[in-house]
Amino acid sequence: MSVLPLDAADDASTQVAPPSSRRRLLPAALRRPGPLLAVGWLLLVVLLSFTAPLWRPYEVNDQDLANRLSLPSGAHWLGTDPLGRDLLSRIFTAGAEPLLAAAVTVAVAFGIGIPLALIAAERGRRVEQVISRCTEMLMALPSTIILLAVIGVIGVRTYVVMAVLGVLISAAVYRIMLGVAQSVRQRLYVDAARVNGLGSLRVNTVHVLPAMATVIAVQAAQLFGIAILINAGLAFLGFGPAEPVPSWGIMIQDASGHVYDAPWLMVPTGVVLALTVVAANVLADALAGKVAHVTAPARSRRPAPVRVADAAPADPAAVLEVRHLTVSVDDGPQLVSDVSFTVAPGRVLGLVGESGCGKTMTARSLLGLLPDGVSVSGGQVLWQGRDLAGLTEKQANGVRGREIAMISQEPMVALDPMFSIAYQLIGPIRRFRGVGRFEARQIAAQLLRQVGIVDADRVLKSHPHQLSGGMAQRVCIALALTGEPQLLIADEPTTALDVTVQAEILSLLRALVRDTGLSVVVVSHDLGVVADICDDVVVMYAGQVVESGRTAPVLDDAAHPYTMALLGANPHVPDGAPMPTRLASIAGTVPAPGSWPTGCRFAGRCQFTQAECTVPFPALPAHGDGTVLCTRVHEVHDAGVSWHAERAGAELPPAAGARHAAEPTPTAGASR
Ligand SMILES: Nc1ncnc2c1ncn2[C@@H]1O[C@H](COP(=O)(O)OP(=O)(O)OP(=O)(O)O)[C@@H](O)[C@H]1O
Repeated sequence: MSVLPLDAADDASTQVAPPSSRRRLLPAALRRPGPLLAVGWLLLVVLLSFTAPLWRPYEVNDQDLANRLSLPSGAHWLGTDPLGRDLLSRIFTAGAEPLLAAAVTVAVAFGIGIPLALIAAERGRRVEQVISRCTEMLMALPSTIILLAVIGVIGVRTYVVMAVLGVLISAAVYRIMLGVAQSVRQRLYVDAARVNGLGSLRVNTVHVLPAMATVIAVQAAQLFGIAILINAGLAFLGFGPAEPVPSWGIMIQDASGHVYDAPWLMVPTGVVLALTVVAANVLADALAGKVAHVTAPARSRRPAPVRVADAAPADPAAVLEVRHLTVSVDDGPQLVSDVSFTVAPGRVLGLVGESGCGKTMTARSLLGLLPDGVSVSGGQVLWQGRDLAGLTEKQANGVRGREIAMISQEPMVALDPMFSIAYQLIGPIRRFRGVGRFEARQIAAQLLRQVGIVDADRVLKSHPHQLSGGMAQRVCIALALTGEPQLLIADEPTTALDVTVQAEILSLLRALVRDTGLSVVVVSHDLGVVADICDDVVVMYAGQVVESGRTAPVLDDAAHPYTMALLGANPHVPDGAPMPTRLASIAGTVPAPGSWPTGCRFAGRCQFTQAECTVPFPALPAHGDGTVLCTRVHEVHDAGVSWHAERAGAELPPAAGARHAAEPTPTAGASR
């Protein structure tokens, strides 16, 4: 296996980031002391309440009748109540119950709400709808009446009542947590963990829950404050401990009867209660400031519907054969229509097209990683005699990572920021290869060296934020290799990287294909990448394959006007050709799914459109074993026309028509 050395720039950028956030911690805390004070107060109340029997100056029922309703004094620091009992002793003796009761409510609400949210986020729309409808029914119940009814049946059993309150609130917790869990689950590192064969429980506990921790903490802190108020409110109404047992609710009720003759009586208990609730909210606000905003649409992990496999044998020369694949929004439009292609062993196939053409949907269908509400509605993905489109989630797990692996365009997001590179590599290696920790670490280092990382030991100890984009992508490729897959799906593997690093990653992929016989499907909108690395190319437009074949003939002699237009808009300029002052563009946009025209979907933007283009027509053979989907292909080709881009105002050199502008770049030329 070849080792590709890193260039100096890439290596230099892998230096450990300065811990500037740590340096800023103290001044920030001093600038905004609210959260610190809140934590301090909560800790103080908890400490004083739970240790009250050890330090209180008086027993809670000791009466000093000579000092009834007294103001604060040396003998009674917070004064006394109507029976001359010491307020300080009673307030903090009473504190343990509301604190514990609120904790019970929080534990029950989150203990139910979080698992339900994780299940709903994982199992897809149908399960989510069932759980959501049930929780909506729970939310529709009148909580106060239910609590009073429960008290009527079981009596004043504070902790049970607060647990019932937790059950009622769990519906609201579920709603909040569902959105967060769905957002977290669509992060690339969760996909990567699934592709690496991690079971559902481990994905949730190792990757999803830690990412939800801040939101959970915010909501828990808020609910804690609310539950304390509800507990005090119930006691105020007489549904709490009975006299002479102290409770915050009864003490406030007592004080409310002396608002005019002894207004101070309200102050100590009211202030302690109010400060405790406010502190919980301040803490929640401070935590909320740290919540990462996750706004991408959620995706489910629902398996694609099972279809009966075609009896006809798959192409014997192909490692993967996609036949008439159709992907649709459930009860909605098609996103990908009738896509067919094959991937041969040791070859690289490029899926290319403008944004929104269906490349990613096609690539994700191969691994059953379609978004929530989107599924394979027709066709087959034949892999070693099995139709991958018909596998259950469990069966797909057996293929992902082991047989087919994936790398994505955002290497930084594809790695879990919480764990070291060693942790993220060793887990899949042990799972896939059945080796011990020590051997797994050695394999991890070897894989890192295989992807061109020279100082593997240091990188193993690093966390993702300590790596440059290029290094992170190399780590992602190493991660993809942990299961020794035969097919690698690379979704825009170089888009997020700068140009020099792009070239290195492409070289690495080429070397891997050459040295291991790996097959690769590359998703890209960049014809330079396709020319550089792909043996075969599939050009997609509006969910269809419009042209396919070996890369060299397709790029050198494009048959479909869309491919010509893509080539004309390609920013790469061939050696010796003058640099155009403006780049050509293809007028118009890709029609949205559901509004595709009948006949040629490119007709609305094509310079060669005629009436015959508006009726459906079949794909024609082209480029040897490839295809082209254009009814006028022969006329356009025989007339020797090429795409021109006047409408975009491009000033291309006369000889640099569509084909020439797309000739392989110097890098591309070297590779082919
Ligand atoms: N979750 C979804 N629900 C419904 N439609 C979707 C969803 N995700 C993508 N689409 C639509 O499916 C079509 C194909 O999207 P896809 O992501 O496969 O395109 P693409 O060619 O890979 O583009 P890009 O390079 O921007 O990712 C687009 O019209 C897109 O708007």
